[in-house]
Amino acid sequence: MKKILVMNNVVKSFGQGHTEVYALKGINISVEQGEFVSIIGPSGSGKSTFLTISGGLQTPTSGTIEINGQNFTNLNEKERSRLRFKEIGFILQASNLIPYLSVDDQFKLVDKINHKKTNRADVEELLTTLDIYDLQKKYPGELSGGERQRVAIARALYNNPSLILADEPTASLDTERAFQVVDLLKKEAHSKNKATIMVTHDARMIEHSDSIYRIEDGQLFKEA
Ligand SMILES: Nc1ncnc2c1ncn2[C@@H]1O[C@H](COP(=O)(O)OP(=O)(O)OP(=O)(O)O)[C@@H](O)[C@H]1O
Repeated sequence: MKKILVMNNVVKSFGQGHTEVYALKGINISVEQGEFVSIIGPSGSGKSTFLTISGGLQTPTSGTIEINGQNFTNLNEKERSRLRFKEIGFILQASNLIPYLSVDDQFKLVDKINHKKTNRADVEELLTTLDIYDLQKKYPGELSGGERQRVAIARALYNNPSLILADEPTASLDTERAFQVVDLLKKEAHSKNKATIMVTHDARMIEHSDSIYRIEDGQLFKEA
């Protein structure tokens, strides 16, 4: 299977001198096409840093990151953002929807950036699966936290990324919806061959993944 994310000895520190904090202390991981990975770990252990560095939103202090065979660390900011947009679907906690665009227009924006025509069948399938079909004309400010989260998930998947990075994607959802979302992420990985990494503290969700890693104090351990 093709490797989608490879991290070699990734270190990330913040600050300098006696205030320097090591958020990641030499991370090595390889995630393949079709693999659904869960990352668990206590608060402050480095989970968000791991995820944002995997997706090139932050650069490592040392070490290398490859996405789909391309070394992220050697790219300039413009090349990095192009690769990020093409290859990576972010589902972050602050759902980062555009506040002045309706739900429908959030998808159209993705197409505009890609110079593509909107694929209504794909949009409708995602809207239906995530139970947000009736929200198409609404603006993010008119949605609940859980609805915003599901729109953000739909938008990330619509762009057809090879790597999906999800930070607590089930945090604002009730149990039934949380399972639906995890099921969808699993399906994206298994039937659409995407590498999917989910950071979660929800023990009920991790049993759906193919592999489980724990981050503790900036170090990554394989659990299962
Ligand atoms: N921009 C930053 N500047 C300074 N320190 C930071 C920064 N970002 C993270 N850290 C520190 O790095 C460590 C790891 O933080 P990170 O946010 O990755 O943890 P986390 O596991 O995601 O935590 P949580 O579960 O609470 O969200 C923490 O000690 C944090 O204080």
